[in-house]
Amino acid sequence: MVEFQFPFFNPKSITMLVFLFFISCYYLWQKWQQYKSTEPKQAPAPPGAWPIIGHLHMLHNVKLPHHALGAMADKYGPLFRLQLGSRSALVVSSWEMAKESMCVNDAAAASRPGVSGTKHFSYDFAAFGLAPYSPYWREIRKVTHMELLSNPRVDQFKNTMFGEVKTSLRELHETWAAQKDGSGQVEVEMKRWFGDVIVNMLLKIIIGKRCVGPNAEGGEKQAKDFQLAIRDSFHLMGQGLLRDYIPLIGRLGFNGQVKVMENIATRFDMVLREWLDEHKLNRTSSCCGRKDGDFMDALVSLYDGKEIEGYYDGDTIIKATTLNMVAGGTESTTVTLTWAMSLLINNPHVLERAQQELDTVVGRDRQLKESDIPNLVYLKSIIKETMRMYPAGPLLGPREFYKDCIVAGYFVPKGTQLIPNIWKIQTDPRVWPDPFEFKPERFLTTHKNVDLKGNNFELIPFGSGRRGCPGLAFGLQMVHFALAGFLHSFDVKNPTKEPIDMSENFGMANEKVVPLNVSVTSRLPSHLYTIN
Ligand code: HEM
Repeated sequence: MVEFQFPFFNPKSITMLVFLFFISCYYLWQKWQQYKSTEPKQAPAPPGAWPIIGHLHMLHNVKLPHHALGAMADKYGPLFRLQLGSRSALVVSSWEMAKESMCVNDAAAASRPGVSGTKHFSYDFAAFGLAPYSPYWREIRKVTHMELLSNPRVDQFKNTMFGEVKTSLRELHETWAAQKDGSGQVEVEMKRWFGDVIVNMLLKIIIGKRCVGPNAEGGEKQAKDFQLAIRDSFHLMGQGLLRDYIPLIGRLGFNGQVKVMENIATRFDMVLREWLDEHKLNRTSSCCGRKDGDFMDALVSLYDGKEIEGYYDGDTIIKATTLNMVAGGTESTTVTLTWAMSLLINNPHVLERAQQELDTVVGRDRQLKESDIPNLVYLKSIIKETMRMYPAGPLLGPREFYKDCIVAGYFVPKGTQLIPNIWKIQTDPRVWPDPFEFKPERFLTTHKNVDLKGNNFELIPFGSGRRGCPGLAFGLQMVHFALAGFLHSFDVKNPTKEPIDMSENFGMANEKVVPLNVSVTSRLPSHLYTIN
């Protein structure tokens, strides 16, 4: 009988099969290598990422993220990637990388992430400063530019703004006269004082009335509530919520912080609703140098009873845009003024030089005028140096790439968050010798060509590109008026022998932790404070 033999079970066939197997493996391995070499490479990520949470544990319990990320940049370089739970982030820490990501890739990096803070504090993204990149964002940004923030508008408002500063200085002089001690001094908390001056300037132009202080034209309680809600919202936004990075946390019902956010949003809405009702009822005929009323009046004329199709109804647009302007303009300017004054007290030679400049340009026998500001070059360099060392937003606003792009040769997928560490960039010793020393004169000598407009990436406290701050001219005008007015009108001293505590409290704005108490003495003849 012929025995049937299965053809593969002989030594020859087995050798053949093994040979074929190895050939196929080699072929596949080569294909894989080819594929890998064409796949775009992403920026390097620090080691130590954990499953699910990624690098989040490295930022847990960190008090000042800009310092922690700065220390990481020293180790891993000026461009690195972090996995923050389910979200990816690109951290940039040199001016070259900031230029690559925010100028070369300006269009791609022009969105904002949809996280709890940006959603709840913006009427569901109707406040354009927190909205994703979209035709809606473009339209409202254009409207605010035309109605409020353009250079001609800022010029138009300067008398009104300056008038508000003068009223605040008069009020402070009255307090000083009534409460000064035996040595002719009165103690003032400057964070609060600057906060009130700024809110009065802003509200006068946005809703048409001064709201805080003895000469308030009404609405003081709402304005104060609003100020507090702004502070709370900036603080929460800076912290971020874990549920935005690990969505499971939200699904499991851990939503305590969201409730806090909703509560703040309700506080905003109560005040905005009242302001809107007032504006619908009484349209101001002229205000702040413009014939068609204040900024909210302008929004009411544009959007009352209308909608932007596919986006929001008129009331939501008006409230959200007003909120955006008041919130955007309050914290950044107030923290800048508070840091400037703290730095001046800790550096008395700079304070003395600033007041000498005021005496030379203005003198002590007349009031400061807004037309003096362009001549106060040293004072303006004090503000630049303050913004370099203590930028109001050390990590700028929250940014997101809304399309794939290449940054410095690395592939950045759509949806990646962009974190420009401008505190690190602005203290880079390659660009700024003695980066932690307060030297305003550098802006009159070695760095005199560096401006704040977002073109010199070594100094970008207002950000840069499409999402850069639209309130630059408006904000600088408020800051220059308030600081120049105060330093011209009052002498100021540290009431203790201890240097001013410079601890920072991280939020979306870089707040000073400890209040700034200073001793103030009148500097001008009394009658000058009463002239309007
Ligand atoms: C010292 C004053 C100010 C500083 C330092 C400052 C800083 C900033 C920064 C860092 C950003 C984020 C930029 C980015 O992501 O690249 C920003 C955005 C913004 N700022 Fe300012 N700002 C100031 C004053 C103002 C004022 C006075 C207003 C309005 C009245 C304003 C309204 C806004 C708005 C609406 C945005 C968002 C823009 C957008 O997303 O399209 N800011 N600001």
